Amino acid sequence: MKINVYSEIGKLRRVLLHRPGKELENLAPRYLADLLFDDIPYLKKAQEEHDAFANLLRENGVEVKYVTDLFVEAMDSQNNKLDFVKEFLDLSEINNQYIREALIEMLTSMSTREMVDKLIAGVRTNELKLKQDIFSVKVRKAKLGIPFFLNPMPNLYFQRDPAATIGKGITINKMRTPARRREAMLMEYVINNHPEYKGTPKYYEKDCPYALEGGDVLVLNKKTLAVGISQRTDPEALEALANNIFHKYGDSFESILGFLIPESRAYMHLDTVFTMLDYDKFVVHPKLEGIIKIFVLRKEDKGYSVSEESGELSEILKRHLELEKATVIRCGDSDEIAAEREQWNDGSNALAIAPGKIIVYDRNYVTNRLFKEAGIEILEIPSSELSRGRGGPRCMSMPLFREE
Ligand SMILES: NC(=[NH2+])NCCC[C@H](N)C(=O)O
Repeated sequence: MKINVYSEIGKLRRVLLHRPGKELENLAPRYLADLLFDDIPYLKKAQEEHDAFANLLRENGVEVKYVTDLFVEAMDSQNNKLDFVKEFLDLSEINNQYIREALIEMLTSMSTREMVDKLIAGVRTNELKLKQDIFSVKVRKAKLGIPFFLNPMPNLYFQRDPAATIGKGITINKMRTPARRREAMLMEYVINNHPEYKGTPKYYEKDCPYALEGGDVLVLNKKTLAVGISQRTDPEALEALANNIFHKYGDSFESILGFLIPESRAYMHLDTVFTMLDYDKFVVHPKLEGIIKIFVLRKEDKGYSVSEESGELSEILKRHLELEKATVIRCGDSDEIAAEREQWNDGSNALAIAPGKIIVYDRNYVTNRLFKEAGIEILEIPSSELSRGRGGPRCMSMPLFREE
């Protein structure tokens, strides 16, 4: 089996990334918010920063896979571009037959590599060869808020979200917003068709009616998952996950801790406020400090039971992970503004590549100093452009294989 993810901290062996490309240059101020961006990253620098991230991973013994490469390998072994493109257009809600035919014509005549790059970058209205006098096309064009027949997918470099590896399986996620919904199709295609990944159990499917995003899923250990119930993830998704993981596929997990987190842009996913650094060390945003409430879905012979617990995060973690102590490091230390600023720039979004060894953004120097003082080894990456998309090292990566 190719997928093995039983913790947040086990030595990382293989990871999935997407190197940002042309899609970032297709952002413009008038529709930034619709595409879940707050600013426009400078592509050249963003790529340099991303390459620094990938190289650092490689230098530390991690094999880096790019989702577009896996997609191309999967597609070339199958050769069914047409079916894929049609499904992509369905999900993009392209119903106008003229636009649809022109897009199919354009995309299927490309090589797989060109096609996938184009799907990610988006197709502007002026790129399609269409007869200029078709009434419905004219109206469709005029009505578009974003001047694209296929919108770009600028959030794809946050590979954590459209799919999530858990144990031996994966969730193919139903993303909350149309801006990200099509992203899950790439990994879904890989899982269905790639010679090496075919057959991986799917613990969630993107056609489920409820939203689930990977930034909300943390594998705390081989028995315990934490899932954020957030702006992006519905409680119903946890029910489906519980049934699939506990019973239908029977992976090793025995409980799912559901964390209620405030629904706001700054805290969109659980991993924007809470990540794991070592067996017994965690970083949290002050919002999760004090008494919090969680829901526990516990595996039973049939189905699962649900209970509520409240207490301090460190107590909850100690109990569920069977730890003697749990050290919780505060993003931004005791300075309220630093906490807000560094959380906004993903100070609490660390990627552990081994127990006690993490990759972080260089800009969050207050939180990073606390990590060092707590004995954590930190590897810093440049972050002035990447952080503009509101995601850090954990958001940008999806582990494929971790040692146990
Ligand atoms: N796992 C994460 N926290 N991902 C952050 C994703 C950021 C992205 N711009 C979004 O709004 O969806």
